[in-house]
Amino acid sequence: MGGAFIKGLHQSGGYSVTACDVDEAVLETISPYCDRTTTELSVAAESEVVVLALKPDLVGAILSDLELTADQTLLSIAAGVSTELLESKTEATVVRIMPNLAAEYGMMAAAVTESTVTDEIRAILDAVGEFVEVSESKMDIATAVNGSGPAFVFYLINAMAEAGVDGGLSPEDARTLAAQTFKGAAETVLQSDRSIEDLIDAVCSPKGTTIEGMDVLWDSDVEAEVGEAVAAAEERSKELAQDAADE
Ligand SMILES: NC(=O)C1=CN([C@@H]2O[C@H](COP(=O)(O)OP(=O)(O)OC[C@H]3O[C@@H](n4cnc5c(N)ncnc54)[C@H](O)[C@@H]3O)[C@@H](O)[C@H]2O)C=CC1
Ligand SMILES: O=C(O)[C@@H]1CCC=N1
Repeated sequence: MGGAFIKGLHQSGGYSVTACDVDEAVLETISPYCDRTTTELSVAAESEVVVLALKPDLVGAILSDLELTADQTLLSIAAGVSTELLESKTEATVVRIMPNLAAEYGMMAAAVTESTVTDEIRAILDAVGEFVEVSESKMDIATAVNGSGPAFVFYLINAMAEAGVDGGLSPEDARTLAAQTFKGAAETVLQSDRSIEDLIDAVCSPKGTTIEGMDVLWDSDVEAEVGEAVAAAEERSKELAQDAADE
């Protein structure tokens, strides 16, 4: 996720980024998109904004080691690690976000904790996509919807593409048509002020093809299953929060 963030920021321009990772191979893949790469964590002392893109179980220990100061901002992307816990480990101003992988293409959907977000962080998030400001208590459900969400959507795109292949399209054509259809449908929802029910209705020509497919979906458990997938991810985010607090 850190690499996606860096690539998105590179594309937008305007930020000087140093990437730090213990893994040289990771740094090699990111080096074309940032000003400097290093394996030395001490470099964090030089940055105005430090983006912590580590696995949740590493965050507490490494944050204590970093010894950031009050004139720095810590931007944490770790699932389940609360603002309160982060603040207990650092002097820096803490801002917790839940980003997603589409940051790489400037199309991230992110949630940020509203009580702590600053204009400096709003500008960074703006550079790589869209964000909403939510209360800390909503971060677990946001994690499930927009953090884990890309995987759920990839799964659905794949299901649509596979159906196209089963119907005789080439895998490449099916992948393009399915993905562009998701992208276009998402853009339509974002640009239009019509309800999603209205938009479905707009595709369903009288006695046409779509209504036949929609009848299958309305009769199925797909909506409930998607809800269960989101609920399972939300539950796991809460568990991660508990694990982090117990450490
Ligand atoms: N993968 C995703 O789509 C998203 C991930 N996140 C959050 O991002 C964080 C990272 O997740 P991923 O990118 O998926 O994991 P990852 O395993 O791909 O990346 C973690 C990176 O941290 C590096 N690392 C490990 N120990 C280190 C140390 N001591 N010093 C410096 N670097 C170190 C690893 O070499 C690795 O490159 C997690 O907290 C996750 O909750 C949030 C939103 C979306
Ligand atoms: O799976 C995870 O834990 C991370 C957080 C949200 C997306 N990926």
